[in-house]
Amino acid sequence: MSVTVDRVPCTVVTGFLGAGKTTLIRSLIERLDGKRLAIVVNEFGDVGIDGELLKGCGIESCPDDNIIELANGCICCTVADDFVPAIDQILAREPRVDHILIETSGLALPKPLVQAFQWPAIRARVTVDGVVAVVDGVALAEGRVADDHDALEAQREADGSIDHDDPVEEVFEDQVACADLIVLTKTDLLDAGALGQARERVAAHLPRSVKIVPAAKGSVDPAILIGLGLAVEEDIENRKTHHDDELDHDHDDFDSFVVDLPAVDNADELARRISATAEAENVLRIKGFVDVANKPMRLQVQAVGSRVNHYFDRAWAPGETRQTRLVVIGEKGIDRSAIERMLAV
Ligand SMILES: Nc1nc2c(ncn2[C@@H]2O[C@H](COP(=O)(O)OP(=O)(O)OP(=O)(O)O)[C@@H](O)[C@H]2O)c(=O)[nH]1
Repeated sequence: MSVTVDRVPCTVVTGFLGAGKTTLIRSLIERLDGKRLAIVVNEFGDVGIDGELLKGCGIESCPDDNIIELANGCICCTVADDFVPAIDQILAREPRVDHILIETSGLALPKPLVQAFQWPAIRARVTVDGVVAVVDGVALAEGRVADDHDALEAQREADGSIDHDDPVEEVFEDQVACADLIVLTKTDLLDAGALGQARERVAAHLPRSVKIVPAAKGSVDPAILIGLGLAVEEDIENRKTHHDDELDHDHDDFDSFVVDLPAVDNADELARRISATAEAENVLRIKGFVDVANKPMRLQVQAVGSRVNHYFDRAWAPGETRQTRLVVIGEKGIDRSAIERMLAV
């Protein structure tokens, strides 16, 4: 007699740098209160910011121990070394976890990650419930992450292909190509025209019929995101991406480094500097925590392109080292010393 063990469902949340993955997951944790969750958070840079933002949410069914950070690399490239042991660790938890959420890095390709769920040791115990691709409504409306639909069509007609060498575009397209659901974020910043344009641009990249769900500040009904029951690991080979023929892929199209700065006197002034630097040096993403002199609270800074958000997120803890550390991510060749100089002024 064979015994069937229920597999733990796992939702993969993918999406380009700064699209709103952490914001969506944070909101989901709150809405799923009562379900025992485990979260795997992956970052491209070697400083974990997102894990820190998800921890301390104070929700009993998602204790800090159930949030596993895999920084320093993309989960798609470190599957055997990092990801499989993380899943083992989660599955060993008592009481049993009801659902696993994975936030991939903004540069990760979801396909190799989902393929890891075909490994016998994982397949027997976990299944991919669905792949959710988070897309940045503002960046789409401004034409920053996806080619213009008409230009795409013109290119298709001209040479019959949609291949191109823009690494940002390729990562975006690979993420969207694997999606079972698209969450279009930042709708609070879009008027009806811009929202329509953003929708159109993402729809132009969808190879299959996939629902696009608009979201402001991560607010999406969990029933839409969770419980899709799609066993994506069985279908993933059918999802065509730019990197299908590569046995291994690295991320040498992108660069990341950390900038340490002294305490700052004025948060708004730092935000202006960050925005100007991102604009001038073509930076894709800056995020981190800041020591503002004479303030008891830690400042969180988030820049997506040149759009900067900053706010005091919590008090510095007793004994915690107050420091200003910013993670900078851009395409290969961004000028590190120019960026360091501009941020430090
Ligand atoms: N106004 C607004 N801001 C948003 C929304 N979603 C995310 N943001 C902001 O966009 C920035 C990036 O959001 P994150 O949730 O950190 O994005 P991410 O995809 O996790 O970023 P990476 O992990 O670095 O790739 C933050 O400043 C968020 O507050 C939204 O719906 N509306």
